Amino acid sequence: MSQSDKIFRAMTNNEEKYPNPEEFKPERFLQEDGSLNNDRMPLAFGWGRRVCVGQHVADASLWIAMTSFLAAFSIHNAIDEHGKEIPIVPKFTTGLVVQPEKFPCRIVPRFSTKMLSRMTGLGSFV
Ligand code: HEM
Repeated sequence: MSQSDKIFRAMTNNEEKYPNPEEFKPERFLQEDGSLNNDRMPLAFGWGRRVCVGQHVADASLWIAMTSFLAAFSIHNAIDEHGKEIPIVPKFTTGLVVQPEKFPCRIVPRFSTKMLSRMTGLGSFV
């Protein structure tokens, strides 16, 4: 493990700040009323003199992309050939940036095709 890996690991696994740090708990970053707390976990963008100058563009773009996607579509378990839901077994990659491994799922539009076209400005959804 490199020195920077060790530093990141120590910062993101601080038991006092993040109890059970290995557990996937996005609600760590929420207040009781459901709004975001002030912990922005800005590690991904570096810090100090060389901090990422695009962090606000990146942050806002991801927020817009994710919230727009969730407003227009819902995500469900995939269905097998017998019509039964395929359970999701959460698996994650290892390394400095941990991410979920690919899993089958079903993405369902929340609105009619016509409405989605109007909402997104895109021509047609097949
Ligand atoms: C999720 C997306 C992004 C991540 C995770 C990210 C992360 C980083 C990191 C870790 C650094 C290095 C900080 C250091 O050396 O200590 C960096 C530098 C930089 N980033 Fe980003 N970045 C992202 C998006 C962007 C975008 C969208 C732009 C431009 C619009 C951008 C422009 C830059 C520039 C110009 C630097 C060099 C800053 C300097 O050395 O003075 N980044 N970024």
